Amino acid sequence: MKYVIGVDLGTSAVKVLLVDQNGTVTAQASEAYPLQQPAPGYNEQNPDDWVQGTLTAIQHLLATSGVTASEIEGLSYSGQMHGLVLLDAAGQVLRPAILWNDTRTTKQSEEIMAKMGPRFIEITRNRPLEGFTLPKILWVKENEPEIFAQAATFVLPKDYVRYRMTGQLNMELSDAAGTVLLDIAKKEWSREICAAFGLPLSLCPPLVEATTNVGTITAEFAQASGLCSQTAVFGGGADNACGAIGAGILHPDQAMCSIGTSGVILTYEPDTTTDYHGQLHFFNHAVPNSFYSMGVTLAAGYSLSWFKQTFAPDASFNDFVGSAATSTIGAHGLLFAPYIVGERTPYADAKIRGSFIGIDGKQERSDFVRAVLEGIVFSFKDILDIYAANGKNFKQLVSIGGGAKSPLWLQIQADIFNKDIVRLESEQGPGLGAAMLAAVGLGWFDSLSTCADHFIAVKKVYHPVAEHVAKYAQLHQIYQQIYPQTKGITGALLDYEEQQ
Ligand SMILES: Nc1ncnc2c1ncn2[C@@H]1O[C@H](COP(=O)(O)OP(=O)(O)O)[C@@H](O)[C@H]1O
Ligand SMILES: O=C(CO)[C@@H](O)[C@H](O)COP(=O)(O)O
Repeated sequence: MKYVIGVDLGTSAVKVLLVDQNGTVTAQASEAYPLQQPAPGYNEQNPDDWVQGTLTAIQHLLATSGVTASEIEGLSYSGQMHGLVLLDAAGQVLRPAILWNDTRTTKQSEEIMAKMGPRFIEITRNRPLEGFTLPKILWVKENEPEIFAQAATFVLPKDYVRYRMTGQLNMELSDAAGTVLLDIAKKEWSREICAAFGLPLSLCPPLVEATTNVGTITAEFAQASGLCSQTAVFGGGADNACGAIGAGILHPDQAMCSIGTSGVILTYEPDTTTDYHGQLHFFNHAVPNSFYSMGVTLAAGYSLSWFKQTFAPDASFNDFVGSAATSTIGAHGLLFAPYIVGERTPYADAKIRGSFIGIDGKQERSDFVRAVLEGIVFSFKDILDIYAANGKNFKQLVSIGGGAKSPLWLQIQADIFNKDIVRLESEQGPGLGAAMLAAVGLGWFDSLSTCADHFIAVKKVYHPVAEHVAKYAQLHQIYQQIYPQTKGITGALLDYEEQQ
């Protein structure tokens, strides 16, 4: 049998999947790594932790699967997006990576908009939000000039891991779109944006497509991991592009709901004609010559993980999430807004913070868990409403990511969205998508669509329950009042905290 490996470099952990030619996930392993939050709004990781985590997970995968390394023909990646990894001329990392959920860059984001305005959106098809890479580069240039002076190039998280595994330094296109330095229609670095912000074009690495064979595993990494140095390595994709591929989102009428650390509602865009005017993100897909749009809830799975870590660190995840079933729709009068690290969609606001509204002496911890699960999905509903306003009413959504492990959460999605929710055999859409890129890159299939027909299997469909739908519609209207009514209060608290 022949195999491929999909490496999904997430924010909470790296997950590696061993997939055979029939699309069966034969083995999987994962390795967690820490997130550093040195100041409010700051989120950093050590790029070497990603490499060591990937190495350990692959060692474990090989040890437990019984598959010999020479049977593994190809490997590719899915990567958390936007994270800035600055490298010097010798390829050494200059500072911790500044991640997608780091919001220190409000000033730089505003400066980009003030300088380029609508022209910036025309080129990149996105507003310059804090999470994207360009504002992070400008932050380092302004605040750490001695580090910036040493920077020869920059890459994104999975591109850095690929560099360490192959010795080849590139940036893959679907991820490059998330830097907002790319002219997404022309698929090339924007000279105009680089010039506007005094960045040399040489800072931007060579671009490769998702299914491009960039090389093979170095002798050093092969020896350390147990992989074979002949295994072909392919470009890979942004985690949401890979998640879409792994969920089979390959046509405009299909949509995905992903609950990882972040949360995403996404659809396939065949071309650049639909203009969301920067309200949604719009990036190159890892499917050649196509695009996708999406809205992002910054703290989706992260809100739940934070809540569990803070109030029930010893409970098992399944028991903790399952306890919400003992609560009610609306959690006995409790609502949660998941803005705990700021928000992106529909409110591009780095300063908003989360809330529990309606705390009552009768409520129990299970009500709070329920409110967290529901609040995250209400935030997704806000994104679906933007799609609906643009004429896109999907019949169903495919749900992926760690959150898709919970049947209760999947039913809540069906009831709040009033749509069918599809659960796949594997919730690891991004890892499967990465494996599919390697399978297509190797020529096992002539297209990602053909590969999807072989690799993706539905486990169960969750249908909305009319009585629940009506209650959630009423609650969503109340939820929508939280942002405008708490913005001033949470902003003042953040200012207070920053003065301490
Ligand atoms: N058993 C579970 N039920 C529901 N949600 C879960 C469960 N286990 C983990 N999660 C959620 O999944 C999230 C991690 O999902 P994952 O797709 O692995 O994220 P990432 O790719 O960002 O590392 C966690 O933040 C957590 O909230
Ligand atoms: O910033 C974005 C998308 O724009 C995030 O979706 C990151 O790509 C992180 O993904 P996860 O770790 O949540 O999968």
